[in-house]
Amino acid sequence: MSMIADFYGGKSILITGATGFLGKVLMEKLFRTSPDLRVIYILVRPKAGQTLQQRVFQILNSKLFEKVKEVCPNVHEKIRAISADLNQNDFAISMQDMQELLSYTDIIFHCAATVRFDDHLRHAVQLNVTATQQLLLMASQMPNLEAFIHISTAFSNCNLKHIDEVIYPCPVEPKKIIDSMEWLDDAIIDEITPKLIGDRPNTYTYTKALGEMVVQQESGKLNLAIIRPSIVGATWQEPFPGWVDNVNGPTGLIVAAGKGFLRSIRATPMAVADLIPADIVVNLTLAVGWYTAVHRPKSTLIYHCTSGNLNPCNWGKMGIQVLATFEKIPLERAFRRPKADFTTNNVTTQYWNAVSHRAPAIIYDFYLRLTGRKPRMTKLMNRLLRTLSMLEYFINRSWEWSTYNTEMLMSKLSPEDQRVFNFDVRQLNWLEYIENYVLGVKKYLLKEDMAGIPEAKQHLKRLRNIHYLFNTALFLIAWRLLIARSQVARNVWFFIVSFCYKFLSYFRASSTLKV
Ligand SMILES: CCCCCCCCCCCCCCCCCCCCCC(=O)SCCNC(=O)CCNC(=O)[C@H](O)C(C)(C)COP(=O)(O)OP(=O)(O)OC[C@H]1O[C@@H](n2cnc3c(N)ncnc32)[C@H](O)[C@@H]1OP(=O)(O)O
Ligand SMILES: NC(=O)C1=CN([C@@H]2O[C@H](COP(=O)(O)OP(=O)(O)OC[C@H]3O[C@@H](n4cnc5c(N)ncnc54)[C@H](OP(=O)(O)O)[C@@H]3O)[C@@H](O)[C@H]2O)C=CC1
Repeated sequence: MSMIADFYGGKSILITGATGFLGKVLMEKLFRTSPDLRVIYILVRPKAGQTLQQRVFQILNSKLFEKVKEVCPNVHEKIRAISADLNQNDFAISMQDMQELLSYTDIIFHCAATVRFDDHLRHAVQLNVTATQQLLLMASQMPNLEAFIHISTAFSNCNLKHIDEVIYPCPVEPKKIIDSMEWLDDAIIDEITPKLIGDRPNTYTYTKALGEMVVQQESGKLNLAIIRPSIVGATWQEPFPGWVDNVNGPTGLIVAAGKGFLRSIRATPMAVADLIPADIVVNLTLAVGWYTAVHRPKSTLIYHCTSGNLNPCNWGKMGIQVLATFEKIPLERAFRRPKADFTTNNVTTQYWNAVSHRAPAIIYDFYLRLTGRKPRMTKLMNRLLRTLSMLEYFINRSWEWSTYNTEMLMSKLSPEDQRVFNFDVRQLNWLEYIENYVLGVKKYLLKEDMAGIPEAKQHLKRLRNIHYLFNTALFLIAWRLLIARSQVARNVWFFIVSFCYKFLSYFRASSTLKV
């Protein structure tokens, strides 16, 4: 019997960010392993023309929840969507809903955040800091609350090289930042943002660090824990390998590489690719929820959910495996054949961007214009290059995260819990994982049919032939221009032609003699 699964039985659990990538995997695992839980409250906002109910319906009817429906057929009744916007005061939750949440919640998993790197500081502070503060305030009014689990990021202190499972204070107090966001106008915020974020690369990592400070400062009598995952990737094993449904982190680059848009990247091949599968993060999160509630550690424990120190993989190895998988299982309608040039040099990066990215986009747009269609490739390529520039910070450095608390927790689990809530990244085989990841991108994110693989392979062959033809034509044109202008080139050309002619004459003569 799993103690952790048993613990969540009969519980009322509040999840923020349940419609996000990690939140969905968390919800799925909870329902699958503890189908007898009382209710999961999720804070949801209407989005993209969909009502709350439509959003929940879509999630529960997705492929991810197929197994849940077998073990928990009444899952629809156990999920209670509460209309909320974390950008608003009191999250714009109705009095009645708020009363219900305050009275019944036993555990909180706070996953909601803005994960955009370039978000305006005001918005990032609102969601990643102020909302966390408000949720903690709400939590302090919940008489039954047993644990509050805050999801942060391993990169909240990415300005350091070695990171321990402790909170590193930022120079300016979060409360001062929250207050100042209320009265400073956007122009001034823009001006002070670089000074505030200091040696961090973006507002995301900075506000996640502030969020951790808030958790520490507002802890009061609450039973808290913080989880810091590194780069969350597709699922490893559960509910099935390779599940992913958004383009954040490496996923977008895998798509761009498979479709042939992205063919070179400024990345350090030997830098550690600290990826962590979403199901490992979720298993650790649930184990932490149980441990925090049952064992009530004296202080707020921080758990690093990273792979680099236990089972390292690097970007070079990952790139090679991604490409090898695309050889076997290509994506449909690729723009060019997948290729991966890693470079660390600025000049080479500019060269590859011009030759491999911008030039083909311009040529393709020219072709679209000629055929009466709207050009779009240059715009798409510019957005991709902009995204790349934001991710580059993370693929040209390595970090060391200590994992004492995570390892301590592993040792506290029963053998059954170690199996059901496995977060031991040492057991992960990277090559197999990456192959499943790429396959998952194709199946679950792009929704491509496996039956289309032969056609996709044919398409790549056609692209290869076009490539050869184009290069040959380019070479001949260049050569023709050269011999028109240079005597040396002309001499070389005549020498090659006469050599070939003599060679052919000799063969013709020797074959006539044999007859
Ligand atoms: C050479 C070949 C290589 C081959 C093989 C490849 C092998 C593998 C090598 C892999 C190296 C991996 C490095 C990972 C490092 C991650 C570090 C994470 C560390 C922290 C982790 C965390 O703790 S937290 C989660 C991370 N948080 C994000 O990851 C959000 C990022 N994102 C944004 O901050 C906004 O997105 C941003 C970009 C501002 C645009 O913003 P924007 O306003 O211009 O526009 P949008 O957001 O609407 O996106 C505009 C279009 O970019 C598309 N796109 C969005 N993300 C994309 C993405 N990652 N890759 C591609 N494409 C992406 C999107 O699909 C749209 O495409 P479309 O236009 O066609 O619809
Ligand atoms: N993905 C990664 O690589 C990593 C993620 N993390 C952390 O994990 C957590 C989850 O990330 P992930 O699932 O990837 O992120 P997603 O962007 O997929 O999900 C974010 C969630 O937050 C919700 N949210 C955002 N704004 C609001 C709002 N104003 N009101 C209500 N809900 C809101 C979103 O709701 P909606 O659907 O309505 O937009 C969504 O459910 C975050 O705290 C992140 O910092 C940490 C390390 C790495």
